[in-house]
Amino acid sequence: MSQKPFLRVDNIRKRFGPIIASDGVSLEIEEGEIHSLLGENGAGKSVLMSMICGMVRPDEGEIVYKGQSVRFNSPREAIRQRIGMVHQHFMLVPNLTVAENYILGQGSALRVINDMDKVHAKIRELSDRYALDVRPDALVEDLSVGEQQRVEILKALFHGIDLLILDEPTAVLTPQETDRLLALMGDLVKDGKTVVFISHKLDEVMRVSNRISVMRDGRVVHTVNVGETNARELARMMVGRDVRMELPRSPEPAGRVVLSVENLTCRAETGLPAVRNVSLNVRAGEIVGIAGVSGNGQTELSLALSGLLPVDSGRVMLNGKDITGLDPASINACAFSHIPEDRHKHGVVLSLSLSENTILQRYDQAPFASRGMLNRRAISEHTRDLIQRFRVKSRDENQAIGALSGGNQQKLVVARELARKPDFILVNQLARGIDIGAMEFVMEEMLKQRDNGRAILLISTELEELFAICDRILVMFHGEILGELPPDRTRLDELGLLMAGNTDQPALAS
Ligand SMILES: Nc1ncnc2c1ncn2[C@@H]1O[C@H](COP(=O)(O)OP(=O)(O)OP(=O)(O)O)[C@@H](O)[C@H]1O
Repeated sequence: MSQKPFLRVDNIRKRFGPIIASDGVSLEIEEGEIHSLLGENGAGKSVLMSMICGMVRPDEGEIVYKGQSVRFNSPREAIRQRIGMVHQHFMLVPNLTVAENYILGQGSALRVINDMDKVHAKIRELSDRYALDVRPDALVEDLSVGEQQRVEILKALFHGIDLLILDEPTAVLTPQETDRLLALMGDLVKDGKTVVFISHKLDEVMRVSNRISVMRDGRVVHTVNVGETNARELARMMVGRDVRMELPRSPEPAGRVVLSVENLTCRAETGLPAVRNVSLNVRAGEIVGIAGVSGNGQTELSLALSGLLPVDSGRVMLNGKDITGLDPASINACAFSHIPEDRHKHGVVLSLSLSENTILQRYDQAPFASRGMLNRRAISEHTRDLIQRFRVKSRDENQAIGALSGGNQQKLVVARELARKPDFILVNQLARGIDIGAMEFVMEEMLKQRDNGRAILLISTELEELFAICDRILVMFHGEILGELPPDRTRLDELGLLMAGNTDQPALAS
């Protein structure tokens, strides 16, 4: 390591009340490297990076950047020093265009770039140079998640950065978009930039990094060169034990049909056809997976099933009852649990406490309420139990859920939905943001639910997740179910071909 690293974080401490997010963390980043940061949920990765980019102020310690001790009071100050960060949850204003988002709040910059044509031209130039496909006049709210992320990255490039921090950027991307992002990171480095990459996906980290640091409990505990480690060792460094990727399953046959979808058709919010004539059954005691490149109707299918999107035609039956077109609360009341794709939009209320979030759908039911009054003790006890069982890293049950790390929010949503003892569980992206140790636990919990006779529909872009726990995998393409594959007799490449619309498959179940 050279005497003067590009960025050195020295013994930083940061507390949030009783929670120690950074416990004397030290880290060195070299110029022109891709440095990945791994660690369990709540290990302190996002907080550390937020301190480097001026979002959060450290209590103690020093950040030395390009040989100078720095202390940024805002992200804008960090950007002025050419440090940019793309957060887990994007910071774009949805009802503005891409270009408007870029100049927002840039009072002085506006004077320099007072001509919108120049802004547009600069965006187009950067978009072409890095193959980002970003249109300056596109309205942010019309863009897919993958597109919005490219808009965020281009925003950092627009303002001119030498250091780009990407906080779990691939969690929301399709495999194709992920490949594209990893290639982009390589191009940025070729242009002399430095990248810090946070991810829970060890294969990506192994593919793209020069060096990898592992955080535990608010400290960096290891930094290794990529050539000197492997995924298994990294997993052990993170979690402190071996992680089993194979989960044992009981061979119990599936029971009665719990969810039956008949010829369901619906449109996306844009009005374009999204789900076309989809029929499927999910039986008690089975996990049915839906694989597909995202954007093939899976989002709309899950929203339509849960009452969040109108149905154009077809029927959804749950336990023999027609629930088509019911509102989400009525569907929830039919022993229907939903772990949504977008937890901030449909899963939690960020400003409410863990306790309040735990009883969102059951605040008027026993034992959480009686005679119109909340039973706070029962609510607290239930929440504490979920926190403990699912190892949700938090101060206590009264803390706002928005203060939890992303993976810990997801764990609470999963815990809440499973605790409702549903007959049917709809899951869209189970492990989003969850670390690999916790993922193993969550998948085991899903299998327990299956063995207890619950019917589970698991929509996922993570093929390994589908192969690990599904009894059958359906493939969705252009809004239709293209076929069904038995996971134990299907190879990953066969599934990949079907996901690309190729129906000429020997493994296809008839
Ligand atoms: N604003 C805040 N108020 C209170 N606690 C916070 C706040 N921000 C972060 N924390 C706490 O700091 C700890 C570290 O959080 P951080 O988001 O850095 O974790 P992480 O390693 O990025 O986890 P994940 O992989 O789940 O995203 C967590 O316990 C979190 O609850």
